[in-house]
Order: sequence, then C-alpha cells, then structure tokens
Amino acid sequence: MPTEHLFVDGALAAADMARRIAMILGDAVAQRGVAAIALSGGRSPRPVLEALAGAALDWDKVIVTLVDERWVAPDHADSNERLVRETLLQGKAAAARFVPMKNKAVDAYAGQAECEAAFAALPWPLDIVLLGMGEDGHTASLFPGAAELAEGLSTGALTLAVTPPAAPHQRMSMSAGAILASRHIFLQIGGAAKKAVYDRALAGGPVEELPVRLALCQHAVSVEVWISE
Ligand SMILES: O=C1O[C@H](COP(=O)(O)O)[C@@H](O)[C@H](O)[C@H]1O
Repeated sequence: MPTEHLFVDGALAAADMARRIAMILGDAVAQRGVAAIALSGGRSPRPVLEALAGAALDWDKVIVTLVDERWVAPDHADSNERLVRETLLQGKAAAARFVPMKNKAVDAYAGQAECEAAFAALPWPLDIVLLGMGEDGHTASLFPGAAELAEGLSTGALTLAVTPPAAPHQRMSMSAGAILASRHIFLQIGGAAKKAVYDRALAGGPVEELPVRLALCQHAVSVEVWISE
C-alpha cells in the first residue's frame, strides 16, 4: 500500500512534494556524492519543479533525467525537456546535469539505442522516479492498448520507443523494470477524475488495463502518492 499525502490544494501538495524530493536528493548527495532523479512531463509536475528549483542543494552533484519524452524538438511546446529546462533548471539548479531522452535520431525507434546507452550510464538505482498518471491509467509513456505495452512491462532494457494509441507524438519511455529499479517512486494525482482512476488501480486488476498498477501493486519499492483535489 502506498503512503498517501492528502491535500485540498494542488499548490500545497506541490510544495510538500518538492520539500520531500529535496530532502531525499540532499541525503543521497551526502551519502553517495551524487543524486539522480527522473521526472515526468505533462502539466502536473510544473509547480513541483518550480518549487524544487529553489531548494538548497549541491545542484552540481544532482543528475536530472526524464521518465518519458515526446519525440519532438527540445523547444517544442510538448517537449518534457523544455518543461524541465524552463522550470527546474533555473538559477542555482541550472548546475544540475540534465540527461535528455530525445536525441537527433529521426524517430523514437531509431533513437532508442542512444537513449538506452545514456540511461545505462546513470548511477543506478535512481534516487527518485517521479511519475504522473493520465486518466486512461497510463504512467510514463506506458499506455493501455499500445502495441509496445507488453514490451514495456517485461523488457530488461531501461527504455523503449512507444507510439501512443490516442495521444500525439512518438515517445521514449522508461520501462517498468527501470521504474522499479529506483529507490523511491513518487506519484502525483490531481483532481477527482484521476483520483477515481487511482482508486480503481489500487483495488487491483491487470496492469495492462491500468499500467500505473506497475507501481501501485508491488512491494519491492516504496511508493508515495501526493493527492490533491
Ligand atoms: O503524456 C504524459 O502524460 C502523463 C500525465 O500528464 P498530465 O499532463 O496529465 O500531468 C505524464 O505523467 C507523462 O510524463 C506525459 O508524457
């Protein structure tokens, strides 16, 4: 069962999550000399990343990467890299080392090997994987109904290329195995619609139906969920 942090307000939830992330990254730097976090994109993480940018950390010892990425140019409005650069990698936090998923390959499938090599060079286990969830129960870019979902849930690779069944852009995604190779999994759930999906996921059932179950219905890695109205 995940640890749940309940908030009436999304801004308070974001501030609390940022504090907890900063604490874990700070501990990792103190203990290992390096800290690593993988971030989700989309709309939900923006306030968390803006709050985290102000944390007093040895940012030059922090590695930041992505849980998933849309295969678009880094200055595209839908780019998760752009989100991270505009929100987190500002001020002192700009000293962090950012490891992108997107490379110059013509599509995500052609770019997967280079992305995999970049991920293999990260300091595993990552300290935190910050997940979001769509209302269809997808997490990272592991979408229900995607041709690559079975691969994403079973591959020994850290990353895979994905074509979402009903969302724009090819994606690069961390695999389930990579997500579960982290020390802490954090999940953001905002709004009543996502809360209903989250409750359904927690009740149990096939991970193929609601891929977020890969994180929620396991006991190997600690999971904390920030839930706001
Ligand atoms: O496509 C994506 O969607 C999920 C959820 O995004 P949100 O906008 O509803 O917060 C996100 O976790 C994932 O990283 C992103 O690529």
